[in-house]
Amino acid sequence: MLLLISPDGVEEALDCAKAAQHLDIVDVKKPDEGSLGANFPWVIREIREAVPADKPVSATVGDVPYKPGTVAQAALGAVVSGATYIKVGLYGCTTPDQGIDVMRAVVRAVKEHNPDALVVASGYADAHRIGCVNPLAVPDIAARSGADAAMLDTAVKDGTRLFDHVPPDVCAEFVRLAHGSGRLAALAGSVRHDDLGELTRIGTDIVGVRGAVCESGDRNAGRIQPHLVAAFRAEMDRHDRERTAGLPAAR
Ligand SMILES: O=C[C@H](O)COP(=O)(O)O
Repeated sequence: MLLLISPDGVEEALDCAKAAQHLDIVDVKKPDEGSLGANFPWVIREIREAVPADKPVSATVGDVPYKPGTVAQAALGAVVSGATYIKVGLYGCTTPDQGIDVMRAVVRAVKEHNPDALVVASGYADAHRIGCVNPLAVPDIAARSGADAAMLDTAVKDGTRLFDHVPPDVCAEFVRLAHGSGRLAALAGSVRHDDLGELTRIGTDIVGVRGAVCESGDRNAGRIQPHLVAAFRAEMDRHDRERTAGLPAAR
């Protein structure tokens, strides 16, 4: 399982760089603009320059409306700025067809600029609270649009977590659907150490975190701490080892 960490700017990205050996992807976002809030192009560029070259930089394009042209142009901005994972939060898409329209436009805009960049279609585990497309529709949206990964995060960061909205067995179905069409499956949403056993068991490819590696577990007031990134990684590795050894998942 890969570890994606979301700093909110250059300063926190430098803290991620200090823990670079413990993480796999640095994900640029602007949490005060939403769960998948988009940051400025120059911040993506500065973060790309600040983190080791072998660590991919991801950028969120926002909690986007159903406006394929607008979103495609934003996605192009992210890839031109140096991101090689482009994440789109399908916040304003109420049907799978709308999600496919948006993601097809994004895939074209991104891949015409950099065919190796990966496009991530993200839905929301708490979709019922915001009226957007159902979480289990996201893998098919990713497959039919040519995106590389299907993801879930939570839209409302109020302390509720991924598994509060989409229980582990439904997340397992999400992962199965994504893998069935050859996509990666990424899961996030106030994930904590306690969730890593289940996330490992169900075969998640990428886990995204912020709050769990911020001081006091506070994704807003707290700052990312390199030692918390290292501790989170150690816990992931422990679960991976146990899974490989065929032991029952520890909590
Ligand atoms: O993409 C991952 C998100 O930034 C997760 O943030 P969170 O762990 O605070 O919910």
